[in-house]
Formats: sequence, structure tokens, C-alpha cells
Amino acid sequence: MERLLVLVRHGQSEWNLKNLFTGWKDPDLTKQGVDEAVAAGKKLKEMGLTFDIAFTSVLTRAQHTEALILEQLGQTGLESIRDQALNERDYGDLTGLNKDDARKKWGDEQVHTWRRSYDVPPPGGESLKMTAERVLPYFEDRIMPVVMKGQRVLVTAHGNSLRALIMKLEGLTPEEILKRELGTGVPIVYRFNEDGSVASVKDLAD
Ligand SMILES: O=C(O)[C@@H](CO)OP(=O)(O)O
Repeated sequence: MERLLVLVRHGQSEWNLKNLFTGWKDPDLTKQGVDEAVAAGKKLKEMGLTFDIAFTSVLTRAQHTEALILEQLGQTGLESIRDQALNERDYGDLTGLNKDDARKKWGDEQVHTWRRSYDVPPPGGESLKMTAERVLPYFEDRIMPVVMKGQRVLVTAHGNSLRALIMKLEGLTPEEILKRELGTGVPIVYRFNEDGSVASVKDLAD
């Protein structure tokens, strides 16, 4: 039985391009982001992969990426479940601020702590730990049982919601996961053993 899970971070968004903290705001993809999503779909197609079900967040950039991937695979119309549990981490009061302006205002170290510490939330927002506390129960209740039944699953989400998942799947420490930068539109292909442990991981950026 094939136990397949593919994770993809959305393609470049308008706010990634403008270097703004994005979080739960809802910008769409840039032209480059569209191209990255199409390229992700082509890579998956070259590998001969198709899916039985897709999961994504309630944010446009992830849904648009998913739609472009499915179009490349000839799977437009595949069942897609949208849930805010898979949303990007909420950046709170930083949302909409330019990341360089924030560094000028609060200093490099403080901004780095907000962006890449495990359990220090940005003011009014979510830390990676808080993000994991909503992503992981959803993953374990709704996504993993489907994978273990043999359905091939595509999850299209965000840098930090996927970091929370990858940390769990690959058994990484907070230090290890926070160093991991996920490329926009780069699929990561997981296959699982019968007991639910990870059999193989292939990052298609490599
Ligand atoms: O702005 C955001 O929402 C995220 C992802 O683009 O940024 P960061 O790299 O700081 O986690």
C-alpha cells in the first residue's frame, strides 16, 4: 500500500515580494509565485505522482498554489479540504510591517527572535510552538489517518505551519527546525511505513 504525503509551501506572494510580515493576511501569488506553483506541479507529474485528496489553509496564496499544481496533474476538481488550522502563523502586531523597517525599529536580534525562536511569540501573535499546537492535532486527527488508509495526500500550506509539521515528522529539535528555510513552491515527498514511521523523505529542491 502506498502511504504518500506531499507538503508544498505556497509560491511567492505579493507580500513575500514586498518583504512584509504576512501571517493571516491574504495576498495572492506574484507572477513568480504562479510560475513556482506550476513548476511544482510539473515536478510531481514527472515523478508520476497523483493524489486522492488535498488539504490546504483558508488563505488565497496556498489555495491558488494547490489549484495550479492540480491543474498540471490533470486533477482539477480533486476534493480539497480547507482549514484555518493549516494557516501561516499569526504575526500579530507585526503583520503588514516591512521586515527591514522592523529591524531598524527593534534591532536585528529582537526581530530574529520573533521570527525564528521556538516559543517567543511576536506581540499579539503566535510562536512556532503555538502554531504547532493547532497544526499537529489537525494533522493527527484529519490528515495522517487518511495517509495511513492508503490515500495519496497533498498538503499546500505555509512556511511556519509546515515547519511545525516537518519538526514532528522528522523528529527535529526546535533548533534544527528553525534553521530550516522552506523554498516557495518546493514539494517535499514523504512515504510512511506500516507503523506510521517515516520511510523516506525527498525534498525536490535537492
Ligand atoms: O511573513 C510571514 O508570514 C512569514 C512567511 O513568509 O515570514 P517569516 O519568514 O518571518 O516566518
